[in-house]
Amino acid sequence: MANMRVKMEVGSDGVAVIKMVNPPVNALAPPILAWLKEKYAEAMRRDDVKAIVLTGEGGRFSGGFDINVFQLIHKTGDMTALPDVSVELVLNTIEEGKKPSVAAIEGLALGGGLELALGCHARIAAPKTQLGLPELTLGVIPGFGGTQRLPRLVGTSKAVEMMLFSKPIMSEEGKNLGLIDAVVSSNELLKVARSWALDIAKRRKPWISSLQRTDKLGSLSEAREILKVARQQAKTTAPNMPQHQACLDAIEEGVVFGGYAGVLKEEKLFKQVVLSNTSKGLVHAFFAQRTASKVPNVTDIGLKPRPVKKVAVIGGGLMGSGIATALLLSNISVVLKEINAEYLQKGMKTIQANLQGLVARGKLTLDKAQKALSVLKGVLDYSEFKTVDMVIEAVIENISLKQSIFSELEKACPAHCILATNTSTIDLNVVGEKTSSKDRIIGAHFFSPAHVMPLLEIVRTHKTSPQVILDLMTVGKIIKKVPVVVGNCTGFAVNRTFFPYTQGAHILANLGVDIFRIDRVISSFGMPIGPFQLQDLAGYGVAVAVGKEFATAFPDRTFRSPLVDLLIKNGRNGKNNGKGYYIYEKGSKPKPDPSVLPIIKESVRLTNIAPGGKPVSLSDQEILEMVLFPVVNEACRVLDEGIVVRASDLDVASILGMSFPSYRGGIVFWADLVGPSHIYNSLKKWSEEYGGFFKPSKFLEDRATKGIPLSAPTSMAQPSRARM
Ligand SMILES: C[C@H](O)CC(=O)SCCNC(=O)CCNC(=O)[C@H](O)C(C)(C)COP(=O)(O)OP(=O)(O)OC[C@H]1O[C@@H](n2cnc3c(N)ncnc32)[C@H](O)[C@@H]1OP(=O)(O)O
Repeated sequence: MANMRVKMEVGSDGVAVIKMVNPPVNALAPPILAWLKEKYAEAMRRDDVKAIVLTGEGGRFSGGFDINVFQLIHKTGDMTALPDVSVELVLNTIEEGKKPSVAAIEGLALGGGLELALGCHARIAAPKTQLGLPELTLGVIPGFGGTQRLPRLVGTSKAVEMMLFSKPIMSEEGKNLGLIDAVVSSNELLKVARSWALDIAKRRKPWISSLQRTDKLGSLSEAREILKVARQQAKTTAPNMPQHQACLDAIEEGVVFGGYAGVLKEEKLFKQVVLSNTSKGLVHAFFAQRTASKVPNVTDIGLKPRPVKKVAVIGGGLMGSGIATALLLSNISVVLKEINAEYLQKGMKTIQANLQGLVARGKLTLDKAQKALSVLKGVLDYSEFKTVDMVIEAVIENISLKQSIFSELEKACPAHCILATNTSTIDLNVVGEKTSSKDRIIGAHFFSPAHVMPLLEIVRTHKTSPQVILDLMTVGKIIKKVPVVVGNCTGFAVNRTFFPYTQGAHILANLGVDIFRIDRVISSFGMPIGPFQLQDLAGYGVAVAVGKEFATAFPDRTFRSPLVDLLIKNGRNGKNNGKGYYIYEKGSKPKPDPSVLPIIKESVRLTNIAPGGKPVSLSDQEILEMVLFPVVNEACRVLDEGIVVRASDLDVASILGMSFPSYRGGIVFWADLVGPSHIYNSLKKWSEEYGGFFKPSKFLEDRATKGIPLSAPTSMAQPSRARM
């Protein structure tokens, strides 16, 4: 608030430059909007003002309406926090004002920021300025008239694409589309905008109100066809997100009944969707992701990240080559080490294939792929390691192998070098046991495929130095991952929290519930695929190995399903060999495989857990809850043990590491919406019926009985019980 203001300067040319100031992105907080109205009123009143230029300070026009206001509304339900901007400011004051306005846009104009500019009579932008209406990613729709003015400037089809996919464009494309009137250098931006505004005032350039235009909308039938197709697509791609249909409804209203009717409809729909759980989840996820980058005693103690220019990756398997690819894509030199020429060759080829895949999908230019490969070197010994800043070990999950590698690294690497492991389960203290470098040992847990999945789980022990944590966080950001710092325990935060996910599904299968139905229920909740298809994808070897780790660490709550062993015995290994729960054929979607049913029957017979030996009958809701509530239960233990700094970190990790639907806000946020006491009572009932796997944790019991949200911070007095 201290730096927040709106400035106005009137030049001798008669142009009032109104500048929004709210660093870092000039978010449109309610005071900014109120001051904008004041400045506009003054500019309209003053005789020495002939025209207005609207701009933002600090090289950024505006990142849109202040998202904190949505969070406030979500907490209080108080809609009066929403100022009247669409009609009062954008329409009546700017667009219908008696003096012309020109937007001078630099850096970015997103959401409400772009919508203010759309209300102006012309838009001048600096090169490479980002323009977009990403409101749908926050569970709302554009609310300052964007659903009406964007189609009128760029055409219905392009506007639908930009809003439904929240896809920003650059100013150069904006110019071609008619959204931007001129692209000029940053230095000239204000000068050109001023004279453009004066030209409009003197009628040397057209005085255009976007809302009055219809020329780009196409015929009614064309526009309706575009909207119909978009509706159908949104039904399949965003079935649980009401904002998509609402956005299309608002556009349609304007196309059929005119811009003003559209603005009013938009306002009405905006007020409905802003209160949806979808918006609550997405807004929470937005802030949670940014909060995760603030780690007490690491990012707030004045440390500066050290440069990491060269990284060695040990192991060229799936993970190692994925990690190497991610580093190379950000121009970090990589030394890939393998134990023999054959494996090295294979690793190098996988990296090449990863890069080629990105080129084929249009995500990388050939030039950049070649540049990336030019900073990759394959080696069979440690001689190159004396000049690396970081090592990421990504060999198989074998304790003694990892221990000997870390002892060797201590000798081969310089003293400043960060020693990271990509283990997904093994205790970091065990990995570093035989070294005297425990302060620079850290977990860099990537998720497969490492060059695609956005999460980087950074695992620290009590001994890991803050500098090393900060360095790895910085590398994570450079390679476009979202780093989340967690404590040391079996499975760390993500795999630990989600280990009951597959187990819950297996209990249901052994209770006689159709596995394909389980997968369908979980996918309609919003996970990309169900637990059985996920197991097929990962391969059964992973299920067996990970299952053993958890059975040893948490024997009281591990369900030992014989199903995977039976599948392996029957020659199945999931997608790897085309035979899993599903049939995998090239070019077609996986199909449920009926021949797996006798194997499941055998598992049901062996476990014999169905009460009275009869398959249980459950509703879809019960199936969902029996798979996800045990996950919430484990999340409670993770919170209780201080494995994550805060509950929202676990939300981010669940969204980015497990693809938990972002519109549900993450595992803990969702659990709080469902209600801790319902979760507790259900688990308690199931634990009596089906055993200890479902037994509610002490943390959950406490919170449920005292009516405290699971996300509320744990008492500061309670020390972290992470194996640090
Ligand atoms: C009625 C209207 O139609 C409704 C709207 O306008 S809804 C808002 C639409 N706008 C958006 O969705 C844009 C959201 N912001 C972003 O995508 C990105 O922040 C950005 C591209 C603008 C900048 O990205 P980047 O430079 O990486 O900085 P980033 O770390 O994300 O943000 C910097 C800070 O600005 C804050 N911020 C960014 N946009 C904000 C916004 N619209 N409101 C409030 N705070 C915002 C962030 O929370 C962060 O705060 P922090 O430093 O305290 O954590």
